[in-house]
Amino acid sequence: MNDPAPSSPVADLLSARLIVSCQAPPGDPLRDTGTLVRLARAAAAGGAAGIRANEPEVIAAISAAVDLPLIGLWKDGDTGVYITPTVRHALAVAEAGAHVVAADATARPRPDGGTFADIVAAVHAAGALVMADVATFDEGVAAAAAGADFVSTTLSGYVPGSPRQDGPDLDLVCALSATLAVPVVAEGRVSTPEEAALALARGAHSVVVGTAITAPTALTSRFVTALPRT
Ligand SMILES: CC(=O)N[C@H](C=O)[C@@H](O)[C@H](O)[C@H](O)COP(=O)(O)O
Repeated sequence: MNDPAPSSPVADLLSARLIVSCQAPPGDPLRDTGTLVRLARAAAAGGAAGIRANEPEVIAAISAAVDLPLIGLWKDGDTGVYITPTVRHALAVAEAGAHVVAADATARPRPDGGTFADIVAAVHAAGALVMADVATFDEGVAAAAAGADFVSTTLSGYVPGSPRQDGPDLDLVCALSATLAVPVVAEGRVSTPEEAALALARGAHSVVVGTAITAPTALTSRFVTALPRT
């Protein structure tokens, strides 16, 4: 294992804690800035240590309303590299008030031909930290080498060649945590408190939960799908 990287105040605040992702997909009735701010306030009231949020307008509004570390991203599209794909997106997220900018750090080509390292350099120059959203072990190693401050398993199961498991990819969490000096975040399909605790036991620095807490449309659909049709 590598020596641990010097920890940041934000990393210390998130250590062994829950981050709640407050997002709503296009077309969802909850996709409204005021509603997402209320979801973030509810997460804070419930004891979340951090919030993850999408789009500069929403990030700015949550930043003004909730006094917790804020992980921001900017989804642009839904295919290829869509999570904070360029330096322009990353700087807008930082300027909106995110303490940590989450960006795709998979090995896929970016829409503007840039690199993840470009994003790291720009975000650090703007005074924020970077969370690398990866799908594989090799991408996590490369992202840490490129200067990421956190590596998150966000994209495991969502890119070609990365099979989607029913639950979180805890083997990836474990392998990255055992190898990287930077904090590793368990994210993606964490559905129960027990899975969140297990992710920490497998080495995660912190855990992000989205759908299971803040997505009633998707949760309702799961129940409906489980019922027999008459
Ligand atoms: C793959 C992708 O685009 N993930 C996004 C990243 O920000 C979000 O849509 C997820 O909700 C988030 O990662 C939390 O995951 P889950 O909702 O499974 O707890």
